Amino acid sequence: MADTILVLNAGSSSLKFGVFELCTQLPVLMRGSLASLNGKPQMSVFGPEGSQAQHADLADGPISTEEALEFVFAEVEGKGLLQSVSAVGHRIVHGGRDFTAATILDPPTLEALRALAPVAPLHQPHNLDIVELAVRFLPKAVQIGCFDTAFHAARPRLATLYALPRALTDSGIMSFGFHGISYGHIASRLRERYGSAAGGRAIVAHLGSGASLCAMHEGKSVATTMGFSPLDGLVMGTRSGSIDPGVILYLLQNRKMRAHEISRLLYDRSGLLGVSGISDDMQTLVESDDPQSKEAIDLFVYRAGREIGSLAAALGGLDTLVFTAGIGENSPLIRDKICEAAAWLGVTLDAERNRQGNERISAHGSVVDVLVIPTEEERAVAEQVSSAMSQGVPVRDK
Ligand SMILES: Nc1ncnc2c1ncn2[C@@H]1O[C@H](COP(=O)(O)OP(=O)(O)O)[C@@H](O)[C@H]1O
Ligand SMILES: CC(=O)OP(=O)(O)O
Ligand SMILES: [Mg+2]
Repeated sequence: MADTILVLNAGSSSLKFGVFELCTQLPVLMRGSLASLNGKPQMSVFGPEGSQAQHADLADGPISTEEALEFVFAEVEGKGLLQSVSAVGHRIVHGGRDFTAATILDPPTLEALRALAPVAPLHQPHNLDIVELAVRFLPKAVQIGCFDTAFHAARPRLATLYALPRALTDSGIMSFGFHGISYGHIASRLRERYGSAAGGRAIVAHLGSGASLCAMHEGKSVATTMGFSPLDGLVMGTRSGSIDPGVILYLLQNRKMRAHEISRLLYDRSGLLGVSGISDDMQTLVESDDPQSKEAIDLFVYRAGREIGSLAAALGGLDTLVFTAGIGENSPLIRDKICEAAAWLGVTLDAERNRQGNERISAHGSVVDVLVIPTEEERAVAEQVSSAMSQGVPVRDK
């Protein structure tokens, strides 16, 4: 059997996976996702492109990273593919300043990446636990990390700076940006469609459990809403997004909250969940007629609209707006509301195309092209792994 790449993509609420044949086109042999890992986990598994999905409820309550991964390995084994895996590609959320290309995850690299765990507590610890478990399951396969931060590493310096004393900046307190594997994939899709200009001045809205926007000029990141951590920017499922740092100081000093309590507040209890008081899940809120759910959706849209304005200013105008990830790909309502907030930039939707979720959803004559492009983070990781393997992956030698 031909060699394959197994890709593991742990988000804040999901574990997605794919098995790709290691050859030029990287055909997908199977893929799947475990969703709602912190609630009632369910699994969906697909065979090769175009085949029917199989769905299963996995448990009545949250499951651990190890249990989630055991379900994945059982599925891969069930399709007779486990023996063929020669490389495991991991989506690693934070690569810091040192890791800006696909890298072999040897013990010193893992140790360096562990040091970044406090900056991305919903992701980095799970990402790295998964690497260690994958080494145990597949000791002969090479483990390769691909980093969400890498796509943003070449942004103009001003887009990475906070107005803090220089010594802090020099020590790494700066904006990194995230969701870069997804943005890199969208940039290549835009390049295939529009050639080297890649959609000109584009804003990509990655709206999932974590949500961010990226301003791209000719396919390269110039600004993004997430910063030092994946807490910044838009309203998210359970994360607050941007907040006045004065609030944090006040909670620490006057409400006597401890650092770990504030961390839980901002990462786990805020965002759509905090405002609605009902759920972190956009689909649940869209289906609810509770006024607090409506306010949570309105705030999500309001902040996305404001940030689109800010990124359009960084780009000096806007040619293309792209929606992607769970909410961006599946919710005509949220796309419609965000486009309404961006109407002043020349965004006009075609209601019927938006309802059907066509790739181009802007009206004929809209100044800005509005597109829906599925993110395919697993394929993007497989592409990075395959190209790194053919070039001899860099192993960190520090
Ligand atoms: N049809 C839909 N309408 C509204 N929201 C949806 C729909 N389908 C999925 N979503 C939302 O997408 C989000 C999950 O996005 P996803 O990109 O899969 O998350 P993750 O960041 O965990 O990878 C959830 O808030 C979910 O409710
Ligand atoms: C970086 C991040 O927030 O990722 P996700 O949306 O998968 O949680
Ligand atoms: Mg995700």
